[in-house]
Amino acid sequence: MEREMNADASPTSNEEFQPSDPRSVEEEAGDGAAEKRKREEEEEKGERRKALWKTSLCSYYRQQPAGGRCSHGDACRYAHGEAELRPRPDNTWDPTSQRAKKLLKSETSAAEEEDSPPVSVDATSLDKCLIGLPRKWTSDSLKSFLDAQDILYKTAKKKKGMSVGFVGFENIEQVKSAIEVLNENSAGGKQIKVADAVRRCHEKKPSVDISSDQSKGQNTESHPGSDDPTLFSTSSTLIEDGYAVEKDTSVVEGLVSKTKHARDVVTPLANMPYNDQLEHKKSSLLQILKRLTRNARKACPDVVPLPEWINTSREIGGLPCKLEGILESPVINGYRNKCEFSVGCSLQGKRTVGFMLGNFREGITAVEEPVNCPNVSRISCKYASIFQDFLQSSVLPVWNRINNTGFWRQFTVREGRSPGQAATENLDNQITEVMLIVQVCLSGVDEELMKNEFSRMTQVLTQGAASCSPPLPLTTIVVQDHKGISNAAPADCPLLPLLLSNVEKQSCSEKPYVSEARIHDYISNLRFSISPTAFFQVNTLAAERLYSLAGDWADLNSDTLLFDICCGTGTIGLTLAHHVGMVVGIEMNESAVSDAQRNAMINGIKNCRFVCGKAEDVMGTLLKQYLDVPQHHGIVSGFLESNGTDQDDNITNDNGDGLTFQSDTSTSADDLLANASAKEISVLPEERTDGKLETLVAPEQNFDGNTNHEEGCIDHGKDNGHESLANEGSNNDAKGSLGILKNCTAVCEETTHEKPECIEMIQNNCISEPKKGAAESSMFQFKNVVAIVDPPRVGLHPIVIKSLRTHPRIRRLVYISCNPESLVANAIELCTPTTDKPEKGKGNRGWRKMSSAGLARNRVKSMPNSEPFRPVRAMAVDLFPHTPHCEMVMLFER
Ligand SMILES: C[S@@+](CC[C@H](N)C(=O)[O-])C[C@H]1O[C@@H](n2cnc3c(N)ncnc32)[C@H](O)[C@@H]1O
Repeated sequence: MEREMNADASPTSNEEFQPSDPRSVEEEAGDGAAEKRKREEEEEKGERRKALWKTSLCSYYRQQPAGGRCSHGDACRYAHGEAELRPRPDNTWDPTSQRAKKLLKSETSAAEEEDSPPVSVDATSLDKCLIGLPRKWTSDSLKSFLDAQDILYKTAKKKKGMSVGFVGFENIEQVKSAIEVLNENSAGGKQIKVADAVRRCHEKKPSVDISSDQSKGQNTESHPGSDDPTLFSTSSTLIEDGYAVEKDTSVVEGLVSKTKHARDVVTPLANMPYNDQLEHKKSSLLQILKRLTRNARKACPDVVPLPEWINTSREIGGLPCKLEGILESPVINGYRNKCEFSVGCSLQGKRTVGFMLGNFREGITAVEEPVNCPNVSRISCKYASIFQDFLQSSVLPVWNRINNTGFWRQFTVREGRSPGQAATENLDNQITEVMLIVQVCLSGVDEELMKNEFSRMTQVLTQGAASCSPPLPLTTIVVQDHKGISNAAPADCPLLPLLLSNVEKQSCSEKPYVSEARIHDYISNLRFSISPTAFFQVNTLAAERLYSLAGDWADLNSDTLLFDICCGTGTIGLTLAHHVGMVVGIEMNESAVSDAQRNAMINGIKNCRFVCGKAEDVMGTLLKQYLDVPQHHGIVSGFLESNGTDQDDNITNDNGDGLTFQSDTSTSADDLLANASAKEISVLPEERTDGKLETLVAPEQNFDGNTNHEEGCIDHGKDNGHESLANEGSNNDAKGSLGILKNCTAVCEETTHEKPECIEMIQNNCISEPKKGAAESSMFQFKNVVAIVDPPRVGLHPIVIKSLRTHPRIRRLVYISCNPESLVANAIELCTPTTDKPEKGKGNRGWRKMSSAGLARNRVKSMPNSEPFRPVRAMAVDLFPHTPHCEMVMLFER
């Protein structure tokens, strides 16, 4: 009973919570006044508590609005009904109360009335736009709807996924009666709003067949026919789904908000002082974190006592653990090392490289230049402008998001820094490498035409970079061919590096020319090689803080086996490698895994192993391989250590059918790998379009055919038709190998600390079972097993959560998250107690309507009985100043 009553307690107030600030704690240490200050704070807290008395509805009342009182009775600080409810100190009401809801409703409709000018009914405005249509509707559904309402019209267009449709009428009478009918009708339960639409002024321009030579020399932006929805824009101001739609009479693609600029869309907090931004982020994180406590409490089976952390959460305002503040970014402006610019048309119809002014779902496709977006670096801005100039004269069309046609889609600028002092000022001066990725859709484009355009583009970009003062660095230009609807291309999209000519190289950079599609950056004094599609945190200096915090909390020592889950280019594992016995990194992006292996090598790190595969496919087997073995005394040394390879060693191929490259004293391993990489990249895009896995094998891996493969694994010996070099060298004569594998990645398991003898293969995303005997007897049991996970926005797959939760040897887990919602969902599954009678998984019927937390609660029911983790501490790290996002680190232990 007590538990039910506690559920959801204090859902809306966080004023009681005082996040501890590590700096102030330190300053106070040893201060005799600390006690006094504590007393004063307590009193202050008491005052604040009084001010909040009865300003929130009691959750018990909310669940049983017909009446009743919670067990606290009159002593309850929450209001038992609307009558008892008091306004808050800032004169607002509990947002869940009827009063607040009524107020909100009347304010919204007043705003709507004020903002919605009357729709014109005259012969010059026969084109209207209907707002608030079900997104799943197509043009046919819209037509059927209009027909069913007996509305006469000339054209009706609607794109699936958008809530806006465009209707053209023949005369004023048709418009009048349509408005009348529509004002009284709703579609899918929603009121439809009618607004004026304006035809694009350049609609008459003929589109050009881009697949033929006829188009040469013309500006060929593909303008759709007169009945295409992109020919319309709104000219009324309306509010739909809380989104303001602008009054605009110029040429517009879709709808744009009244005041929105790229700056407002991309950096919505830019007008706040930085300290306020941090406070803003902290308070929204506090609210989200409380969901963990509420949901774990709800999901805790009745037969199991509530964990201590839930019981004590009331003392910290309902939080699962303390949020120990937010670390600020060392750099606040121009911090992004990667900017993905959309290519499209501006409000005025000009080809533009920048940011979209809103969401495509809302019908907004207009692009604005990235000026005034404080997170974008000067170099990226310059490149965007050079590319935009080039597009003005390109004979190939820019991408049209409404009908998914066109050629030029996206322009990405990635920057790399030189080593040295990580100064937070004059960031530009530290940028010494730039990779430009031009995303296009090659479908149906004449090859000759395309080649010419690429060659012209390369020239414009290199000359533009060289003519800047100071000249902009330019390392590589890569073309990415992507046909999908959204610009988010899968990692295996074909890539085509464009080579820069010698003249251009010299004119734009004094640095020696590097013909490889990669750039470099430095974290914690380690050099990281980054390939085009590999993830790398966009704010390098803040990322350094993030990783070091995660490392501190992971409490590592030489007896630790560290799993770096979703390891990307190996940043976390490699920066922490010197603190641990061994790192096992897991990552699904092949290029990133190759980068990670290369990064281990160029930094001389020998105790890391990187596995390519989806964590959900490989985690269980890896845990088995590394942890489910009898205790054994010995040391599993890192694979590089075992064969003595390091960055100064010579590397040569030994099989004759692969690459041949041999170092001399002036060539570093990195240079050699750079050559290897050039070869690897040069097989693209043809060899990668088959969707098969193709990975650079760690140089120490021995693919001589004498490996202990499990059945079903492909033998990647010398005669497999692919490049393969073995690296079996001694300390002074190490041999390197670039093996391009098809369909599988190899993980080298050493059976002794002297020589690799056992190779476990992963094929089709599954690792073979470990060999009994050899692997077992050789495996060293690390005393501490820690996982650091750093998943993408969706969080960890439930299978990974289950593997981590049910493996008793993982005692500590550090979760790095860029999305607190998915962190909370994963944490519910990690931390909620289970029973010895888990329900059978019933699937997730109705999951579309469930929140991520609701889904997690559902999944906990079928979690095998296992010791739950408990949230111990949390801290935010601001990697994204001026935006609402930030990273969060949370420590779980058991
Ligand atoms: C947020 S990034 C973190 C990368 C790395 N830890 C870092 O800080 O640079 C997430 C990484 O997870 C990888 N990833 C996404 N889904 C995955 C999965 N199911 N299994 C393994 N890796 C995955 C992505 O390719 C990406 O490199």
